[in-house]
Amino acid sequence: MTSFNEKPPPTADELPTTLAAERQLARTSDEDSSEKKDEQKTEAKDEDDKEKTGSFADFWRIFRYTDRLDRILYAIGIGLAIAAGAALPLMTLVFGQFTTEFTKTTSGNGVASDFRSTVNQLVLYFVYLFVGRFCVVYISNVCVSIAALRTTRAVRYAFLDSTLRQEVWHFDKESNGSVSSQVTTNGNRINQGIAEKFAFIFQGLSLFFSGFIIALAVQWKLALIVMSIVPAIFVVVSICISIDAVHESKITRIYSKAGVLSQEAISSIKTVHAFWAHEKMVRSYNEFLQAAREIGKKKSPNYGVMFATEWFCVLSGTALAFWQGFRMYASGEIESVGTVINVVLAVTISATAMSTIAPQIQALTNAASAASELFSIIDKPSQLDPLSPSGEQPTTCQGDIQIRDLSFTYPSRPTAQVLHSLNLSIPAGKTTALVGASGCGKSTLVGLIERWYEQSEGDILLDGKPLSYYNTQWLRSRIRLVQQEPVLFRGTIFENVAKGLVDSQTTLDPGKQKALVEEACVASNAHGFIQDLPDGYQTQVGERASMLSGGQRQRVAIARSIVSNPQVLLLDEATSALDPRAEGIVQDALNRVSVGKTTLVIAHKLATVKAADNIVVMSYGRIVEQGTHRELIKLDGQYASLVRAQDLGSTSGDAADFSKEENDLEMSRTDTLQRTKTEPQTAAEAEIDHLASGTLGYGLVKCIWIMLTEQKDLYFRFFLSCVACLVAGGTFPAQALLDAHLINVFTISIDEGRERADFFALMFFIVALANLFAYFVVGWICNEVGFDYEFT
Ligand SMILES: Nc1ncnc2c1ncn2[C@@H]1O[C@H](COP(=O)(O)OP(=O)(O)OP(=O)(O)O)[C@@H](O)[C@H]1O
Repeated sequence: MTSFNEKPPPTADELPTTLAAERQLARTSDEDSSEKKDEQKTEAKDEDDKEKTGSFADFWRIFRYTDRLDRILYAIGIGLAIAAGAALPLMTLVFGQFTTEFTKTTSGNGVASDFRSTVNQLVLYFVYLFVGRFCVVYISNVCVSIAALRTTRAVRYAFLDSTLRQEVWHFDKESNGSVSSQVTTNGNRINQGIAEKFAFIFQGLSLFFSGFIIALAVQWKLALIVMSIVPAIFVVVSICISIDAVHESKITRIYSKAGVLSQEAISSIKTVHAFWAHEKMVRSYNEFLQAAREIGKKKSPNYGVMFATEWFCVLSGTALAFWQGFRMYASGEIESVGTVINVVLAVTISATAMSTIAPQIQALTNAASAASELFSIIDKPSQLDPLSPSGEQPTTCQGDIQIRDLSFTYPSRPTAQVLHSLNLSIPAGKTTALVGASGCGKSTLVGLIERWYEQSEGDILLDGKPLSYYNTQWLRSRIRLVQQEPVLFRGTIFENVAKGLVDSQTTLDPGKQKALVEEACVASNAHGFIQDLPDGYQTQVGERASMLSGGQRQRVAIARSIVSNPQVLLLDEATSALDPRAEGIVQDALNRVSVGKTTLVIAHKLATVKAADNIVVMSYGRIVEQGTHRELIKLDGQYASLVRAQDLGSTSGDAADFSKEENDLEMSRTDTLQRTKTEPQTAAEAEIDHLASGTLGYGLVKCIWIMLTEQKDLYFRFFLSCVACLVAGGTFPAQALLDAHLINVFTISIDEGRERADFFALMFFIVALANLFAYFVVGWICNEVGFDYEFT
């Protein structure tokens, strides 16, 4: 006996790819096979190779999405950031003056009353500078943040617009990741790179240059000597930033893939449960985390080298400045200790500005790579732009479809031809049914008529003209599709049905639109249950229309498809996901709405197609038989075998036979259905709210404590890390102590002072070495335990 399952088991290539979870499950099961693993690795590598790193041009291009207001905000924000940067080195002038006055008085060379008034004056300068800087930084951040949000929104909009214009086969590629994750993750990365961090770079640069300018203006010779530390810092920081940018962008990509995986798993949680796939999912997710960790481990030593070198240079530069400064003071080249302090502070502030710029540059490179990913879609020309205005839009459409020598291969699977030289007539106003084994190409044919794909060979003619002759939007509003899994959008029932309105219908007044929507709902058997809902047509359907039953969803979807009165209806397994009762009601609706229209029906259940004007039997992408039910039974070929296999004599499950009474019965149940549906939904929402509320009330300290107690084998490394952190942190008070001693040196006799200056400068150098060592150790331990460098 022949059945629909006569086809040999599908190869891996032929597995259906509809459900994200099934795809994911297939992917995770494949991972069990080492051969497949190797293939995947190669694919992943190819993909990685193709990954864009983002250039300065990409970053710069983000600003092309700014409007006039954004540009004004950026100009204000950056201008103020530059002012804020310059304010800090100005403080070194005040501080230098303060030190001079102080040492003058303590060494008995100044008048106490003069000192007091000078100090008052200098303190006031400090206050002015601090308040001014506070205001300037605040306004700068606000302006830049607002401009960044607006710009990111514009980039996201352009990305979504281009994505929606892409041809359908663009979405067949798994490497695209989910669009929502691209918009969210890459949008956030862009926003981070063009907001406060962007302004901070200008602040840092202004700090860097103004510090040097002030130092050179105050004492150019000493300034140049101290500046000898800058090239070393510059080289090391630049190398470390470049290395870190590469690591960071790899990690972000891995996290984004992990995000897509978790999103798929959560959105298909029932399938995950049903297939007991938790472990595989968690394992796959863990593989991503491990990969991110491996790369992350390289970041800490890199930071260790960067900060260790930077602070070593700064501290040893300070030692050098005091050592040389005292000699210049002794020879009369420098008049006061204030000059030395001024130069030292200005140069060290400038030098350290480089490392504060470093993390911001990383945010910039991240933004550039995120932008390059979004731009690669924005720039991608669509070979079949559904929103393009080109193409003819005739005023009438007969709905006659002729298929000639049609062959097709999916672009994403070029080695497997799906349709082979198909010839078929789908006459206007008649019902044509497509039947055949799963995977024989029925839905593919529907996809080609909808113009989701371009045929490889042959033609599909609508009213004698190839589909490419018509405007795509016009075509899709004349050929409406009803699929197995109806997709409704968040919003009211009215809004969902009204989405099907086309052309002049969209500009009708609300009353007329309402009448059209109601008419369509009456025709699709949906009006009755909608009226019984508490808010009628204004009822919210909820996320993925979860507040409606499968049959109700399908009838609303049918209403949406027919509200524009299309000439052609494509019904792809429109009732197969429903239980027999709902199927009967929906089938009844379909029978009514398809009267007088060209209808192409795909159905596995032959009872639903036996009344069709022409039944076409497909096998392996070819038409093997066609005719009416009676003719095909007489022929006693494949169709007859299928009929026997399904035992059409039995009335059970014969959807078309459901009576009007049963329809009414279902409608009377609607109210109950609605209520029982709503309650679990509310409970689910409460559960989501509870989960969204976060961390079971654990505070930061408790979280850190749990983390530490779970990592007992790392205690020794924690201990070492604490010691190293204490040493690294301790160098700053030690520096303050040494500074005080070195300032004192300027208040005693030259001979005695020289000896002490040498000693304390040496001590400074030793502190610098301790600091260098401590930062290295912290970097190494972070690498070992997998901590973020900043955490320590
Ligand atoms: N987007 C796609 N990319 C690559 N191959 C695809 C794609 N969609 C379907 N296929 C392949 O094309 C072949 C025909 O699929 P199609 O969905 O047209 O079959 P069908 O007859 O409608 O099956 P069913 O009755 O199970 O829905 C199958 O081998 C399938 O794996």
